[in-house]
Amino acid sequence: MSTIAAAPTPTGTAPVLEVTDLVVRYGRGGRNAPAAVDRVSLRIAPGETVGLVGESGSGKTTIGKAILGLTRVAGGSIRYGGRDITHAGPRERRSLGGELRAIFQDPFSSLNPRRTIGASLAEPLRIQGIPAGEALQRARDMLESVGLPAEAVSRYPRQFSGGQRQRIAVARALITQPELVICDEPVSSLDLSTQAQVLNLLADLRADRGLSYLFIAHDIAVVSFLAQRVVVLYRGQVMESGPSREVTENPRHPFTQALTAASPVPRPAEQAERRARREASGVKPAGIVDTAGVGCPFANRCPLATELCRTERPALRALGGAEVACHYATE
Ligand SMILES: Nc1ncnc2c1ncn2[C@@H]1O[C@H](COP(=O)(O)OP(=O)(O)OP(=O)(O)O)[C@@H](O)[C@H]1O
Repeated sequence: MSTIAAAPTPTGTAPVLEVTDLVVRYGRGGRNAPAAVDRVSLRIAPGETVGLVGESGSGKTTIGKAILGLTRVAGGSIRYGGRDITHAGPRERRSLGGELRAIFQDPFSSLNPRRTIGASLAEPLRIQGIPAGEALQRARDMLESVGLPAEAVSRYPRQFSGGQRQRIAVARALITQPELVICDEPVSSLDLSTQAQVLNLLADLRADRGLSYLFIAHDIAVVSFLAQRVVVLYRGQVMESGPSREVTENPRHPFTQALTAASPVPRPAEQAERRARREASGVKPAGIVDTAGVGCPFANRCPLATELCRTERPALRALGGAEVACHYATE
């Protein structure tokens, strides 16, 4: 299967992050070990959010970890602000200052339950040599900018709800004024209304601070809420990439279509628009298509089958026999 590179950033804009042909392998076997990430390329422009979407195990977190220097890179390159950081060790990464930070799904993993919120937030500043008093004041200010009271500095993570803890994790990631934040499933563990609050917070902070995000999630609806561009990943490879609206409204690749079909549409207006478009096209959902080996039973009749399934069969095979709802097959 060929690897499709993410679309370039707008002309003339130097990317904040440039990942080229990234390969990550786990386990023994060296070059023969299977690739969890296989020749993935993507670019993020200043102030841009790129969404990385794919099902569980597709390699999203591994890409985030490789960018953060948390896993070994077997091939390709990672450039950040023009610097090659592909194999940069912790010291070299520290010299990047506060520019590259992360927010993870479980805020407990980044917040020490035995330390006060103030101590956790001040820590990255203290590492930069900022005096304790100033670091604590910045922690207070940062808490207020994520909608929490300044006095939260003296409390512990267990005293906050899941949504509040994720706000604290956002505050901790942003306190060093990063240029780029890797957001790995930052709202997946939250209920719907709290998800919306945290997504809106991330959008507001991006607008205020000119931040760039790599926003990782399995739900394409969540990703497209924030991202200007989306990269769709399957089994470590890029299946499709492009502007969010284009990818979600006219997904070219069968796997993206499956992801879009499976994704709840949180905005009723968009849902109605999608339904109207489908009805106007005269193409009706025909139910479930089993892609296990035998191929699509609608292959002779479906416009998608003739245009895409035949030319992109490896991708259909890659669905590994999963049953997907096909919205293109005619009855
Ligand atoms: N430390 C590890 N050792 C061995 N294999 C790993 C390791 N971490 C991840 N993998 C494997 O690499 C592949 C990609 O995993 P990864 O966690 O990047 O996927 P993901 O898309 O982020 O999944 P999820 O949405 O479930 O977090 C999977 O097959 C996974 O089992």
